[in-house]
Order: sequence, then structure tokens, then C-alpha cells
Amino acid sequence: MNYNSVFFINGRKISFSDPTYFIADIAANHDGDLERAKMLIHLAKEAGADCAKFQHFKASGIVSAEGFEAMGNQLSHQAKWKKSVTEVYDQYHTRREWTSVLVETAREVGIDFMTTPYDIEAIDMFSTIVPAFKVGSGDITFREAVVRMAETGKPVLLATGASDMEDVIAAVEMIVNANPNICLMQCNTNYTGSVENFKYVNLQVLPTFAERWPGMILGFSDHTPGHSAVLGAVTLGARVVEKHFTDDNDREGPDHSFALNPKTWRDMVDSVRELEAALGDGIKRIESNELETVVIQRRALRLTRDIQAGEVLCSNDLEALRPCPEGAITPMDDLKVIGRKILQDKKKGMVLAWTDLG
Ligand SMILES: C=C(OP(=O)(O)O)C(=O)O
Repeated sequence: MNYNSVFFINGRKISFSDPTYFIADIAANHDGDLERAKMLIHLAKEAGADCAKFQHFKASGIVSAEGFEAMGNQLSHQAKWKKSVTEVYDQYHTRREWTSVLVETAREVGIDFMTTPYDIEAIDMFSTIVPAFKVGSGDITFREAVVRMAETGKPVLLATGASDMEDVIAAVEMIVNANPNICLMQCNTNYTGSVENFKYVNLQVLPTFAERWPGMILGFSDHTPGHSAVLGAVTLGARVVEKHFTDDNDREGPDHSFALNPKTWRDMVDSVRELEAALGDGIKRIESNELETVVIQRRALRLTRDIQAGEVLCSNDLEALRPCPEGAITPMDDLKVIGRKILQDKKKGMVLAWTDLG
């Protein structure tokens, strides 16, 4: 199976050794208003996002009115919606005629523009516009769309919420058969924003993915409150993180309540940057910022009395005390020092070097 451990999104290198790439999913949080969509792109950039992402669907191309009607429009987070599922999708869809304005706004602001396309027309329309495509979890089995995105040659970010390993294997195969640039994202698609959801996030799937596809770029699409899940995901190797983004969690639209806002988004980015710095490279060493503390915290063998040249050291002549200047014998070697002759006069409290001993 042929896939890359490094790919680029608009010149930005995505790999395990590079900083996490943050996608602010504006989704439907523009509330059907182009000015709000533009404002959210600006706010996402200010909050530290690398990418402002939208979703392009048309109600008629994504949901069956009859299908949801038959289920009473009452499942999961949709139960809170005041209108039917079709009406909500229609009201909150991202207008395709906004595209040039959104793309230009993102360019001016200096943030990548991306979308999750929910129909073939949208994939074709955006194939020369976006630097990468996102497959939303719900479309993991939409073969035609997944293959079409992969065939554009753009990196494909595959969300895997509400899927089992068999679904994931099939989708990964479809993508890598056409395109080696894939990011495999763990996701839990419960959008209720409940803290109960933490126990379903299952971050340990990331190492499972890594074991099955060594070196594949991993990501995490998160819908839980706070930053714990994201910090855990980055620790476990995710290098693309997506979270919903809004300016105001109290607005009425379907995606506001569980989104991060500019303040919480900034906190997340800052926390991940700190975590990345803290994770390091795994090589155990005395770090360059510890060179002084290694002196002040470690002990050296020091003389408990004035000693004259020719005397033989016994255990009572030595005590282990801080600091330990470079070259001093440490208490690790106390047994090698006891019984040795001292070659020159030394004062109480002085340290010993090997050249002091006969
Ligand atoms: C729904 C989407 O993604 P996810 O499955 O990651 O929540 C999306 O990108 O439109």
C-alpha cells in the first residue's frame, strides 16, 4: 500500500515531525450570512487556525426529506432543532456563489481555505480551488465522492467517526489506490457537546491506526468540550486537528453550541504548541537548560576535615554534599575512593578529582 508520511497543504509541511495543523470548521456557523462567514475567517486566523473550513452541501443533495420525516426528525443532536432536518440544511448551507469572496478573504487574511464537499458537483467545483479535501465521517461509504476527491491528487483528510475498522480499511484503500496523500482522522460524531462523550472518543484508536498503517499521517476531528481530547490526540501522534469554530456559542444555528470560540480556540492552539515543545524527541539526555541545575542539585564527595598529603581516605573523611562542580568525584564512586592515598593537602569541604588520588 502506497502512502506518504509527509505531504503539503498550500506549502505547509504536514508530518509527524512538524507542528500540528489546525482546521477551524466554520461549517454552518455563518448562519447563512456571507458577512458572518468572512468575519469568521478573520477570527479563525486571529485565534491561530491554519485553515478555515466550510461544508458544501445542498439540502436536496445530502438528506432525504421523506427519510427524516419518517424518523420524526428527532434523532441525536437534531432532536433540538426547531425545524425539520431538510429545512435546517437548507437554511444553513454555504452558498456556492460565495466561493470567490470566501477564497479571496482567506487569501487576504493568510489562512488556508478548505471545504468538505457533500456532492460530486462540489468536489469538481473545488478541485482547482482547495489545497486539500476533507471527507466528513458520514461520507466514508460514499464511494464515488471519496474516489473523486482522491483522484484530484489533493491530500485527502478522512474522518472516521461512527465507523468500524472494516469501514476505515475500505475507505483508506479507495483513497491510497488513487492518491498517497492521506490523513487518517479519529473522530467521534456525537455532536451533543456532552461531557459523557469523552468515554467514546477512544484516542487509543490512533496507535491502532499507526500500527496498521505505519507512518501514515494521523489526525483528530473533535467535538468534545475543552482541550483534553485534543491534547491527548497530539500526544498520540495526531498532527491535523479539526474543531468547530464560532464567534458565539449562544447563537441558534446547529453547530454553535459545541464549537470553540476565538478565546477557547486560542487556548487550544497555545496549549498544543506548549505540548509539542514539551513532547521532545525521546532521547534521554541532560538538556541544555539543565547544565547549571545539574551542578547545584547533584552531590560531590567532599572532605569532612583538613587532610594532608599521604593520608589514606576512610569513609568518615567523606560526605556527599551539593554542589557538584564539573570534574568532581560523585558519591556514585565512593567505594572507589575509600582506601586511596591523597596526593596533596586539602581543606575540609573541598571536592576531590581523580588526579588528587594515588
Ligand atoms: C462533518 C464533518 O467532519 P467530521 O466527520 O470530522 O465531524 C465535515 O468535515 O463536514
